[in-house]
Amino acid sequence: MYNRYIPPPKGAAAAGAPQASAATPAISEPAIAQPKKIVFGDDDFPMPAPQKGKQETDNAPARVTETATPKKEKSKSEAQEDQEPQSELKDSSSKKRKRKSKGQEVADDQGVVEQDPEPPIVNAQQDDDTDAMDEDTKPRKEKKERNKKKKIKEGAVEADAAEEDTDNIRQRHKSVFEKVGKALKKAVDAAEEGAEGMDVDMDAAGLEEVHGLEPLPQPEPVVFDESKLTYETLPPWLASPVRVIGDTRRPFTEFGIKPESAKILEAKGFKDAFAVQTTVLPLLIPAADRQGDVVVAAPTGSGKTLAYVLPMVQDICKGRITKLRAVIVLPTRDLVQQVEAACEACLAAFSVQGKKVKVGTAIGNKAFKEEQALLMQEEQKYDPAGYEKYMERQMRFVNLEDSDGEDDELNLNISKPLPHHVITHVSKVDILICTPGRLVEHINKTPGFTLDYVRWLVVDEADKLLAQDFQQWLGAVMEKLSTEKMSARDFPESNKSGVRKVILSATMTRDISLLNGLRLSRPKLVVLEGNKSGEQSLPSLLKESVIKIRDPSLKPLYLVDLLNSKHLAAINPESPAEEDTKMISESKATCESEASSSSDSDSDSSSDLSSDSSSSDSDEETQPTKSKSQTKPKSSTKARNMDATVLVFTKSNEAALRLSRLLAILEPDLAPLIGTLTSSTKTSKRAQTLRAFAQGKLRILVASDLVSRGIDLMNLDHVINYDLPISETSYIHRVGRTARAGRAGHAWTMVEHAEARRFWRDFAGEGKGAVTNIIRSGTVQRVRVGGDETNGGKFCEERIKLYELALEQLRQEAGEGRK
Ligand SMILES: Nc1ncnc2c1ncn2[C@@H]1O[C@H](COP(=O)(O)OP(=O)(O)OP(=O)(O)O)[C@@H](O)[C@H]1O
Repeated sequence: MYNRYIPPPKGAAAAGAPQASAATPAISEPAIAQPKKIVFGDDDFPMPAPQKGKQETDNAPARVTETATPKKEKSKSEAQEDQEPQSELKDSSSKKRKRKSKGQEVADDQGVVEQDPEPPIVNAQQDDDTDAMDEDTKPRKEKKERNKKKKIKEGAVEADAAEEDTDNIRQRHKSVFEKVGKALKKAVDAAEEGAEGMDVDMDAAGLEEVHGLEPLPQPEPVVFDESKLTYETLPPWLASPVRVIGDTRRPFTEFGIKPESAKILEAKGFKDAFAVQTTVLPLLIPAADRQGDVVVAAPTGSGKTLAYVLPMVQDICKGRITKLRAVIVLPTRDLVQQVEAACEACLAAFSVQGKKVKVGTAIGNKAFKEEQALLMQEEQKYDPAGYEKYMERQMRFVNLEDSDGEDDELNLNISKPLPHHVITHVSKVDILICTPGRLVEHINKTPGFTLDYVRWLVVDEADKLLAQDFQQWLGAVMEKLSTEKMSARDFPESNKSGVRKVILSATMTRDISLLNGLRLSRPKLVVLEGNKSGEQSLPSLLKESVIKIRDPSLKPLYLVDLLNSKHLAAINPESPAEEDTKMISESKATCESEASSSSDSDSDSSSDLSSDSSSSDSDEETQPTKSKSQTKPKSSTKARNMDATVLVFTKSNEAALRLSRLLAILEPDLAPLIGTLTSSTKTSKRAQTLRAFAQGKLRILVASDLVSRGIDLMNLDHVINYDLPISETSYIHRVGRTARAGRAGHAWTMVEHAEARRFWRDFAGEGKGAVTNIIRSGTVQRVRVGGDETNGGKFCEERIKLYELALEQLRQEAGEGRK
């Protein structure tokens, strides 16, 4: 039943609003349904199948399939059953909605609104009340009821009249109703479809015909671009890289290197050119038809250093005068020293052909003045006119204050020419290997230091150097390299002139904005065959394992057990390390190992438990390993014979120092074999430690990330990530300290429960949402190490007690150290 609509008095619009809105839902529904374009279906967000389901699919044997099918059917029918009541509900609700819409069609068109009838409960209540009334109130009540009945009768007559009117109106506007009804039906259907996540074409829904109900403007649908960055989206030189093919090795003589030089190279251990060298050498060895910059993205240990040092030295030795011709920039002092050694090897090979190329370093390990004196030298030249000008200049500035004491001193020392002479500065080196900060200092402060003659610029570990622009080194260097002196940068064996830039890293950036800073000229990118943009390969002979740390509070004990396990065997037995150098006496170690000084103090710690590894050789990857330290009592503090070499990475300098000391306390017979490498250690001490390690006197190095990049430790068998690396890049560099130069190696990562997801997703590239760009030849293996297998993999009470004592000792030592 519909009552005629009486417009609300002015000012009562707000009160009327709810009624109006209540009357419009069927009409407003299409407008609500429109934004469904940004309701994403399964195609927009492809959800991986639940892990359990995936495992079932992956692992299910064939026989399981038979039983699985009926189950599927059953579940399908169950699902249908589940759905049926819902569809019934849906049908009835849509019917209701349609009914309501129909009613509203009329209501809206006629300007009437639906109102609820009087609630009958009011009368019931009144009846109850009547029973409780006094006798004298009855006549009044009867009169009231009579009036009421009369009113209802009148109302019914009115309602009949209204219905009659309505029928007339309905008749008159039948065609209009039908039209609107059709449009609304379509819109309702569309809204229902929309609710199911399907696209609705609002035009097709015929909404234009519903006058005055234009759909509200909606935001543009969000388009998710799931396409991966490919070479096609990069500049052509990045899009079509030069490919390094597999494990190709070819004699150096094939690259224009004379046989006598090749012989010397062979004597130095470089028999044939490695794959990356076979690709890069032809691009870099100067020739008339070749000039252009080279960007190399090749795995750790693939021989990138020799790939640029060789052609550079070969080119520079063609000259006669010593001028600064090449600058090699590296992020750490240790790397500078390592590349210096590679240069020396090549110098020996090419000195037979031409001038003796001189190499200098600038790393800030000496006083600045001392370093200046090693790089530059003053020469007094007879030049009376020049001397006069110099004196005039001196007179002009003599009274001016100068605030920089060091420069002042420098000027006093090196700026006084002999009478009628002028001072010129000449470079003492052809190749400068340096850290970026120190290079900038020389550019700014060293008199006569110039890059005017430089024709080689090498940026090794480029992603790091470009991302962290130490002292804005790149801008300073580029500015100096852009000045052009006539023929200063001519290549003797080429008709080309300019600076050749060689940019290298195992994790090379594809960030064009970073690479742009290098102002590369006709560059070529060299990548490993099969690698796509952004992918980084691990060495092919690298094996990776993960150890689950079940009790993080006892993590050092897991490390001890791993070090004592048979898993840590020597991998490359042809290692030149001599047996006698491995067995070192404690006293000798005291002099040569960083860890030795601390090991003396706990040498009488005889109560530690040890064990012989009695576990069988079989099933190494799954069985808990019984470590030597669990059963064999320690009777001596002498250095143990350890075949394998191990590098342990921690998250910080402090963590490295603490862990190496803790290891020494827990395993006194390992103490003389442990060294520590941190950025807080003196450079000379670090060099000493690296030397001792190369000689086999140290077998275990505990390090911070300082040595994760570039460091080439001869015959390193194992890398242990004691702490998880901070990034994929860091993981690649850390584990790349082993399996170098075609040798095999093993990387271990100790993963606590809270870190497991990150490790498998970001580093191992397995599991839900795996995001790694690391390309590996195998898969990461789970290995169980730590604890006592007879005790459910737990550590026995006695070991825990000893560990707590070791921690206490460490605490005391730290306390004493602070005093
Ligand atoms: N042609 C060769 N023959 C034998 N050994 C080589 C040859 N080229 C390089 N090597 C050796 O391979 C090892 C790794 O070389 P290098 O340090 O240049 O690797 P890299 O690619 O620069 O690694 P990273 O990215 O970790 O710095 C070094 O010990 C080096 O002496």
